[in-house]
Amino acid sequence: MTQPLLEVKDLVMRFGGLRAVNQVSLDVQEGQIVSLIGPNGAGKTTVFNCISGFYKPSAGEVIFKGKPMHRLPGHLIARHGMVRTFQNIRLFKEMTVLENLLVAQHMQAERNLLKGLLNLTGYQSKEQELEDRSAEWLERVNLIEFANREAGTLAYGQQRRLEIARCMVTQPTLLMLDEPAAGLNPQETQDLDQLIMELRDKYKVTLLLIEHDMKLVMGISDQIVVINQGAPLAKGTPAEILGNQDVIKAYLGEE
Ligand SMILES: Nc1ncnc2c1ncn2[C@@H]1O[C@H](COP(=O)(O)OP(=O)(O)OP(=O)(O)O)[C@@H](O)[C@H]1O
Repeated sequence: MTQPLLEVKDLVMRFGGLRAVNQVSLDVQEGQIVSLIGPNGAGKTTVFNCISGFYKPSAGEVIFKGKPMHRLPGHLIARHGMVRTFQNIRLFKEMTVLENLLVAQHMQAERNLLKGLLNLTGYQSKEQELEDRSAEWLERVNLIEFANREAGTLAYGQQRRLEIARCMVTQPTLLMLDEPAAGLNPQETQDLDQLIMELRDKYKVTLLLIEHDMKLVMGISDQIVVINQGAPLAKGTPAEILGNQDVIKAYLGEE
């Protein structure tokens, strides 16, 4: 098997006396959709926060494209091509929909800003490129007609789609989605299902998600990683996970 795109090795995260994450290891192969599941409070978001640099792990390693990430801050990890959404939507709510996409790309490309300013023609064509890419993604997530609306005035499901578009304009290799279906109605969840598969199949993005909607998870995941009380419980295909007695017990709250 080729080297995984993302390798998480023996990750530990302590908050005072609490080990929120305890020796979690997982691999994400390029081109796959991998879901991280587990009961409430299992430590899923904490794992995400450690991988994406929002927390500095107490121990363990995060290797992305063969390079260690676990000592880097989040914005530098994002520049390596690993971007994420949050459980609680974090858009710039007073900016327009389009501005949200432009700012995301500027933040990603900050290192080229000086070069851009010194070369006005190059800068203008670069800006055009960013606008074109924004429009392409607004079309894809059905938000083009709202391009000049303040992001905070969009309906909840639309804000969720905008968050994904905001990640995609930065052209990530790995997209991490924290509970993307939370708060969506059945039609929106079905559209999300299609979008996630298209991101993998058409845009060649690798995905790691946290999701509670089991129908969605079982339908789209290539691999599932289950954690319980901070510790790894099971890994496998949807069929393997569905038949795993330990997983069933954890979800039913049995000993
Ligand atoms: N910043 C923090 N400080 C202290 N404790 C924290 C912090 N973040 C998370 N925890 C604790 O770590 C444990 C795991 O929380 P986490 O949010 O990672 O779980 P989760 O699996 O994502 O839960 P949910 O599915 O409900 O979102 C919980 O006991 C939580 O209270």
